[in-house]
Amino acid sequence: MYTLNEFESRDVLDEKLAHHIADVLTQAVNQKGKASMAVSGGSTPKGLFEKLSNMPLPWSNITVTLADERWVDFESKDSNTRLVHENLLKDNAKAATFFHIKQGEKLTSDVLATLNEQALAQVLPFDVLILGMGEDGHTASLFPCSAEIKQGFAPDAQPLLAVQPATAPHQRISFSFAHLAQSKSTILHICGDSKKNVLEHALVSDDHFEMPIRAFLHGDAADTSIFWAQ
Ligand SMILES: O=C1O[C@H](COP(=O)(O)O)[C@@H](O)[C@H](O)[C@H]1O
Repeated sequence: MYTLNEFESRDVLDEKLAHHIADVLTQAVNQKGKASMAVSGGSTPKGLFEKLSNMPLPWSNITVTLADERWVDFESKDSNTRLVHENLLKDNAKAATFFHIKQGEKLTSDVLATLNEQALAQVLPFDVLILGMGEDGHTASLFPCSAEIKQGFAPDAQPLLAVQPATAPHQRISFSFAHLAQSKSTILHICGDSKKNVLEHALVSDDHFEMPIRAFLHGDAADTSIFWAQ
């Protein structure tokens, strides 16, 4: 299921989305004393992160993590962790806890097992999930071109899996669909005409192995609010 919210500019979208996220996180902290949020990387969320970082939220009770990460060092320009630290975890949001899904040098099965245990104890299920979408319809690092795509959609999947995309750089780590779909509030944040075209293509069929984002748009597994601006 989905609802589509369109905005006249990226700045207006970022402002509205930041307030929407703030409301959900505040409500979660009021109800259970803590909240968790998984954000996406890439180029789209920078402006949103800037707005969120200035909001007066109970950040010390909020844990932030990533829906997916490229297995690169923090110093790399492709590190989603670095993007989040430089653009979100500053000002008021500096008080938040960050759960690192990229830990250590190699993504071994032992590292994955430890991360899965920690994710279950510290962040899952997410109160807020902010997804992005690639031109190929990938979301998080559930890539249609990867050998691991079936594993990413297995109903009994572990929280995290290693992914090697055939058409994008870097080994990845990604939350699986089974765990992403349990998020209380799911947002798809996309901008520009080309992403709108990809979205329209995603809406015409429910084959999520061809376009993984479809799993968040069709059927009852997720209820996704799409935020789009030119
Ligand atoms: O590789 C990734 O790409 C997607 C989309 O990124 P964008 O630059 O087109 O906004 C992103 O959602 C994902 O987190 C990232 O690892």
